[in-house]
Amino acid sequence: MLNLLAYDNYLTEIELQGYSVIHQAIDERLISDLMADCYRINPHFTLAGIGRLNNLQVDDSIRKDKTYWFDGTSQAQVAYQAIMENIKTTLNRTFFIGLFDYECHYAKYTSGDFYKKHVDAFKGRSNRVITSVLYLNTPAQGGELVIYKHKSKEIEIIIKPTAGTLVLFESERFVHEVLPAINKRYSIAGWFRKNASISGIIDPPR
Ligand SMILES: O=C(O)CCC(=O)C(=O)O
Ligand SMILES: [Fe+2]
Repeated sequence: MLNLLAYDNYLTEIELQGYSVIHQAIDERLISDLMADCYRINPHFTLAGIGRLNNLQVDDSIRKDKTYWFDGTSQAQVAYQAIMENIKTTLNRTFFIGLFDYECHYAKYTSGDFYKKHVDAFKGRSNRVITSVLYLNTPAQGGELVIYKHKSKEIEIIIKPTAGTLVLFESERFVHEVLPAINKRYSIAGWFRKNASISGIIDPPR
């Protein structure tokens, strides 16, 4: 299912630069099934929250996208999660990072929606280790993912959302943002996680 050529490269890239952009990572058929799943659950997308310790807040000055957490109610979700489980096993075997879990949600950005600069995990405060983003469609314009260099305001890379492209990056290391969408933009954002609780601090709330 995962593009074999890319499969060899992505571990080296994560090792060397902390992220990897894998084009055509996922079978086109599965991408269209996941897209169809988004249309199916379309009315149930809700405004995403910003995690602040135990307090879930919806702050639409930071992010405007709508999300839907996977609930395993479609074949497509189950198939995607199986692929991510395989990647999790490979990451564990390669980096000995003890990932034990993967969670993800669909995200929908409509015209004008954005997600301002943020990190997905704060050092020692979270168990999100690796972030994954899979794009389900190819908007003609807008909605680029901008990843900044570690501890710098300089841009590391700008990624144009493209159906089938999978981005993996270290959750604590990279500040990133989603530029305002122009066309509708569908994706799956997910996190490979370590154990569920670190010194009594639970996961950032969904
Ligand atoms: O959709 C993207 O390109 C990134 C989304 C993101 O940063 C997030 O959901 O935390
Ligand atoms: Fe993020």
